Amino acid sequence: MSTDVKEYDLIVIGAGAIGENVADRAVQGGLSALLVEAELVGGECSYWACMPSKALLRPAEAVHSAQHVNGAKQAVTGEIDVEAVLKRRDSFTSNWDDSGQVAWVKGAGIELLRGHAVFTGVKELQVTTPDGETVRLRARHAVTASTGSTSLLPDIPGLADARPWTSREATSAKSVPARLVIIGGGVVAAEMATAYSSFGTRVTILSRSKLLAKEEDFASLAVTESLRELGVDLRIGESATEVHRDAEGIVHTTLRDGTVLDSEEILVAAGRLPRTGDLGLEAIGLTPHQWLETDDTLLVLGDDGKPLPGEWLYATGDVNHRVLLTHQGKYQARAAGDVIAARATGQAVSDAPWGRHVATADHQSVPQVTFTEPPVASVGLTSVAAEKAGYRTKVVDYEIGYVAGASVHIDGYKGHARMVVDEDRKVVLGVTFVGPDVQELLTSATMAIVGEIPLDRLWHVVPAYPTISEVWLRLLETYGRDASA
Ligand SMILES: Cc1cc2nc3c(=O)[nH]c(=O)nc-3n(C[C@H](O)[C@H](O)[C@H](O)COP(=O)(O)OP(=O)(O)OC[C@H]3O[C@@H](n4cnc5c(N)ncnc54)[C@H](O)[C@@H]3O)c2cc1C
Ligand SMILES: NC(=O)c1ccc[n+]([C@@H]2O[C@H](COP(=O)([O-])OP(=O)(O)OC[C@H]3O[C@@H](n4cnc5c(N)ncnc54)[C@H](O)[C@@H]3O)[C@@H](O)[C@H]2O)c1
Repeated sequence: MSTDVKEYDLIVIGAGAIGENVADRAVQGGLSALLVEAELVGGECSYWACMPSKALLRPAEAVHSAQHVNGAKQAVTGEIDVEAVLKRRDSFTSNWDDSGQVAWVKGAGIELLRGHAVFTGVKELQVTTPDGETVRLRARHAVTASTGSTSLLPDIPGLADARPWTSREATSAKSVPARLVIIGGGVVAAEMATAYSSFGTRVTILSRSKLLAKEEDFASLAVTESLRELGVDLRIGESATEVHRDAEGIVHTTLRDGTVLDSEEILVAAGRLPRTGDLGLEAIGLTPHQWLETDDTLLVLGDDGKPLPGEWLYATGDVNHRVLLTHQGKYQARAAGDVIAARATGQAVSDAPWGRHVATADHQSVPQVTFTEPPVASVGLTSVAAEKAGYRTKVVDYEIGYVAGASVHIDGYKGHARMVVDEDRKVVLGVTFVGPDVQELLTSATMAIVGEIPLDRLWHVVPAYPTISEVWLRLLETYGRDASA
């Protein structure tokens, strides 16, 4: 072991999309920063989550669009070329080679150390490198934990021994199974069922709750119907009681009524756990395996609900459990990197709601797209969540297919939009769009919510004709101009 201690202003543990951005902002703010990464620089999103999953989904979406435009559909005569889809997916993951991201890190003036980091004390870490060396580190100002999350394996007898797929295997598979059982009914289950059924895999979903339970009911229903149309065997209110993989490699999944489902693979998509079990949290008075709760400047809170003494530890991205999405984690990273630099250099901190150094939007305006067929794009509060939060609301619904732009886009366009209005302030609290290509509408809804644009001003935001965006005008008309003021 080297006895030297290397010092940096900021040490970031985990070089996923979020850790990279914290370090980048801090360096731009004049600090020295070290990123420590145990696996691939770029993390889950680049290699086993967002990018490969969307690459698996996009070809079927493109075919589906063309098949629903008369004149174009005649040109689509073949089947999905699964091998080509997997090859294209490989190009997005750079064949699981992170040299491109390493080059970006170096170019950004960030130092990189490969290895596994553990806390040894306040602002102190020890890293075990891939060749077994240990390196001691000290942070002059701050440490950020950006260690992400990992798949939760439900406690089902036999499951762990059956070598189940997690989202990692599902997004990086080199061939597709003939049959796939999926445990879970959230975003991963819905997206992977959509992708694999498009490849010809016979998919069964076992979900305890309805699909996409946090979304508006109509969104959950649209995805449920579309998966059924794609041939997915949907068992809602169901889970496995036992799982066993036999000597031939076939997985046998037993259900409550004794039915046994046979499949080549079983995918567990039942939620996430924090990657804090092997981080040495006990050395700094925190509990291993816990999510790292933070305040809005991303400072980690202790059991007393206050930042740790010395205000030196931050947590960004999945590990803080605020929002498990890349774009929202990167938003936190921008706030955290900037506030770490500001605090270290004695500059003013802007930590009032919506200030430069806080992640206020995490509470009120989180956009998410579930890339199913049709996609679900939502931001802010659902009608149920708004009511639960005590708002006096009006819910406005509109069939997107009635919009001229939508009807030109896809023959017989089927889609639905819902806007939830705060009746006291006459501003938008939440919007959900379901329908082909609605994901591109989402930032307009996010702007309306974050900007708290009054409805009577939104009337002056004129959507171009004929685009699907005209759904905004239709939502306002349905709400009523007199009611908007
Ligand atoms: C299948 C799937 C699809 C998804 N699709 C989307 C999507 O389309 N859009 C979206 O916004 N979100 C999506 N998500 C969520 C998104 O992937 C995560 O929110 C995001 O990757 C979190 O980034 P992170 O940097 O916090 O963690 P990670 O990307 O997990 O990075 C953490 C890094 O820390 C490293 N690390 C951990 N512990 C240590 C240690 N002790 N020492 C050194 N290094 C360590 C890990 O090796 C890892 O590289 C998806 C998730 C899944 C599972
Ligand atoms: N497009 C995207 O933005 C995208 C895509 C994939 C994942 N993600 C993110 O990744 C995170 C993880 O996604 P996820 O789908 O794994 O988790 P999730 O929390 O969204 O869903 C988990 C689902 O599994 C069900 N479940 C749990 N235990 C079960 C059991 N024993 N049997 C049957 N069902 C069970 C739950 O009822 C729930 O429906 C999410 O927070 C999501 O935001 C985002």
